[in-house]
Amino acid sequence: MGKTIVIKCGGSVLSDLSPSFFTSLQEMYAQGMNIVLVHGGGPEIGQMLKRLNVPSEFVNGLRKTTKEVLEVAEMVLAGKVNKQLVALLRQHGLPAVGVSGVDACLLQAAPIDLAKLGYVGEVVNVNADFVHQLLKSRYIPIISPIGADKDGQKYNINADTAAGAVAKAIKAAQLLFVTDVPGILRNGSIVEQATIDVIERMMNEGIITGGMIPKVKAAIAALSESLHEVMIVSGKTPFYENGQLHGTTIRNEVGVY
Ligand SMILES: Nc1ncnc2c1ncn2[C@@H]1O[C@H](COP(=O)(O)OP(=O)(O)O)[C@@H](O)[C@H]1O
Ligand SMILES: CC(=O)N[C@@H](CCC(=O)OP(=O)(O)O)C(=O)O
Repeated sequence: MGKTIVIKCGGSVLSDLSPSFFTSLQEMYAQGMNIVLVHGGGPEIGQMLKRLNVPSEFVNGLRKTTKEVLEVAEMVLAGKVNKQLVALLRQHGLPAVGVSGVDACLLQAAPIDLAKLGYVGEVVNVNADFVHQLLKSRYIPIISPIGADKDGQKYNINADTAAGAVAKAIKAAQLLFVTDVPGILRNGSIVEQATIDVIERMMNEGIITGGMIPKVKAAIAALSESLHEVMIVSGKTPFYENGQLHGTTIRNEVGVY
């Protein structure tokens, strides 16, 4: 099997994906790479909650998830956003198949802190075999970050966290966070290479804030023997040209690999 890449597509950029995002995917797929997409949809969930008058709040970058919020999050992520992405990829000749983490127990979840966060989950197991089977048939799985426990209770999982867990479990060679900025920015310039130390310093200094925090945390947690680097790239501009990716590369240590 070819090299496997997990691409997390942020809700911040879903309605704004440039044609180059799809040509990048086409190029990678044509080169024999296995592609797995994990998507977010935070802004769309927020809009739907507002329309339905369901109150919600964020605690440390995570959406506190009551039963009502969970219902809306699943409806938006697994119903609307997932199927929109499947249709878009199919439109570009890419064989996408949409699933949520509930399907085939793809993302087995457990609560992080029921009292503080409600039904926000962390990933305790990934059905890697199921993903490998889809990839073997040359499908592009598109995964919504909703998980379930063994009793069938569902959980809302941060999409960056879900993507990191999937990448680690299926031993992907690359993990890409596609978002609305061209990488980690410091004083308006892209930080091209970042180590764990550098990222921790940037978090302490308040340079990395908000939605960038779960991204870098998921990136660091996903680094492993098989996954040597994680990239943060823009979905608005070309991020893959002549086999090269453009953005911020996060590694354990610069120059080690
Ligand atoms: N140092 C930083 N560099 C770039 N973006 C940052 C930084 N710190 C915070 N951010 C914010 O993180 C956002 C991306 O995270 P988020 O909005 O959650 O996107 P997504 O929906 O793609 O996960 C950027 O739009 C920016 O506002
Ligand atoms: C627990 C939690 O915060 N879940 C997220 C899931 C979607 C997400 O992560 O979307 P982005 O990638 O667009 O931020 C939420 O409810 O917004």
